[in-house]
Formats: sequence, C-alpha cells, structure tokens
Amino acid sequence: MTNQQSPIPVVVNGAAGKMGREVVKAVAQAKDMTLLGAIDRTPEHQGKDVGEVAGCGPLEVPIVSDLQGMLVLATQEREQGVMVDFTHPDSVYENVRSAIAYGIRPVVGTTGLSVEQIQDLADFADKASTGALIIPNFSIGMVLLQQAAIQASQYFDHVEIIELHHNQKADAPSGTALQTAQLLAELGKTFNPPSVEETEKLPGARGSQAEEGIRIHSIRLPGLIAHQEVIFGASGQIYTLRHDTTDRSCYMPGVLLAIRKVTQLKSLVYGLEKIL
Ligand SMILES: NC(=O)C1=CN([C@@H]2O[C@H](COP(=O)(O)OP(=O)(O)OC[C@H]3O[C@@H](n4cnc5c(N)ncnc54)[C@H](OP(=O)(O)O)[C@@H]3O)[C@@H](O)[C@H]2O)C=CC1
Ligand SMILES: O=C(O)C1=N[C@H](C(=O)O)C[C@H](O)C1
Repeated sequence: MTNQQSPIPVVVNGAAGKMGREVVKAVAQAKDMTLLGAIDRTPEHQGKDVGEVAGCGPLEVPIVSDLQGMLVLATQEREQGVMVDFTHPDSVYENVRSAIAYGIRPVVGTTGLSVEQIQDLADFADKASTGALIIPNFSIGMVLLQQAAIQASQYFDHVEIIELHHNQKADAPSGTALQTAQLLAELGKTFNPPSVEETEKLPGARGSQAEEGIRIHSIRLPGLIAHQEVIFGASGQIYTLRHDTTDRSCYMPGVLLAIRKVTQLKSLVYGLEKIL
C-alpha cells in the first residue's frame, strides 16, 4: 500500500461459513484491506460480531443478511470495493451478477457454476468493464498439481481423477476436479480409448465422464477436508499426483492475492494460475 492509497473495502458473503470465517480473519489481518461488511443467511448469526463468530475477537462488523444493502454501502466508499463469495452453488450466480451491477468486484470461491453461467457472467463483466475472478481452488498446491498433470498428459493417454471431500459439500464433482479435467481436455486429445466393452452393473460405478473421455470419481466422508488425485496409467506404470488440504488456511494467500488483483482487472478471469 502506498501512502496515497486507502485500504481495499472488502465485503464477505457467507461470512459465518467454514471458508467465510477464514476469509474474515485473513482480511482483518491484512494491512491494505478493511472489512466493510459481513453477510450470511444463517438466522442464529444475525447481528453477531463477525470477529467473534470467526474466533479472532471483536471486529465491530455485525453479520447481516442484506447483500443488496451492503453492496450499495460499498459503492459509497472512496476505493473500489470487492465482494468475496463463499456461499452456495444455488445463490452464487445471482450474488455475482448483483455485485457486478453495483460495480463491486467479485472474488468467487463458491463452486457449482455451470460453463454457461460462467460465460454469462464473463459477458456481463465485460459489458460493465468490471473485474471479476472465479477461482475453483485458491491453494498453490493445486495449481502445481494441475501444471504437473498438464505435463504428464502429453505422455499418458489414460487418466482418471478422484476427488475426496467432507460430506457437507453440496456439489459434485468438485469445481477443482472439473477445472482439472477442462485443463487436460484443452490439450486437444481424447483420453481413455476403450480397450474392452464395459458394462456398469451399478450405474455410476465408473464415475462421471467429463470432456475428452476424462473420468471423475467423487467421494464424500466425514473426516475429509478436500483432496484430489490425478492418476495416469500406461503399460507397466502408474503416475499419481495428489494434493491434500489439511487446513482451510491454505486457501488464504490465494484469496488475499485475488482481492488485490481483481481491483486491477476490467473483465472476468477464471483460475488462480492466471493471476500468479
Ligand atoms: N475456491 C476454493 O478454494 C474453495 C471453494 N470452496 C467452496 O466455497 C463454498 C462454501 O464452502 P464452505 O465455506 O465450506 O460452506 P459453508 O456451508 O461452511 O459456508 C457457507 C456459508 O454461506 C451461507 N450462505 C449460503 N447461501 C447464502 C446466501 N445466499 N446468502 C448469504 N449466505 C449464504 C451459509 O449459511 P447456511 O449454513 O445457513 O446455509 C454458510 O454460513 C462451496 O461452494 C465450496 O465448494 C470451499 C473451499 C475452498
Ligand atoms: O467444498 C469444498 O470444501 C471445496 N470446494 C472447492 C471445489 O469444489 O473444488 C475447492 C476445494 O476442493 C474445497
């Protein structure tokens, strides 16, 4: 932050959730940001100090449920505001459209947006000349895994993805697994040429099929946080890439970077790798 610059006003949507609480703590500690507002729909948290809910002590920011009102408030700030969204696949599309409509830049961690919805939001952000970031995974480890997978897929024709998450997750497959499959599919080759006629005795036994023949398998269990394997196979060898989230703090350097970068953008960008 230079002497002339004011802190970036940040509104956190989904502030009482697992990710929202981490974001609240990270933003509160960032010297170049100010936590302007905290939104969450959970009835029991309404009016509570978000710092108390997040476990970092009082921040004098109450949790409210009125996103539109908070966006209006953010437009009155001198510096361009940012809305960080970690809510639910059912509401994220409307949240992001509202933020762009008010000129508040969205940083979106919520997964579950369809390809069509992302395109529509990109068109909307373009028309409004407003920066926006949609990041399916904010951890640097996942970006490195995806880059290694892109490299490996030049040499392997067979690949399957397994993603494993806690059993509170609403969407499947994970946004990260879909993005990983998309990155491999963009290389322009078809994976997993069939070697035998297969019969699924139980529907879904072979997982779901993403672009270019890439299969994704989703596991949901209590005790897990977020994990992904990309397994390549060839005659006589298996190459496995794996990433494990052991604490949601791993996402925070990526979230803070995205908040800083989105203020410099004039369109929608998808993926952490594009802003590193
Ligand atoms: N991009 C990334 O790196 C990561 C992305 N995620 C994604 O982030 C999203 C949130 O995950 P997580 O924090 O674990 O989920 P949680 O359920 O723990 O938190 C979501 C919070 O948002 C609230 N909420 C839901 N809908 C709304 C709404 N319309 N308006 C206001 N508040 C709302 C929920 O309230 P209530 O409980 O009452 O419904 C809850 O408090 C998921 O899509 C997940 O996949 C998660 C981790 C990393
Ligand atoms: O719900 C989660 O927890 C996560 N969601 C994101 C996804 O769907 O990829 C990112 C990470 O896997 C954690």
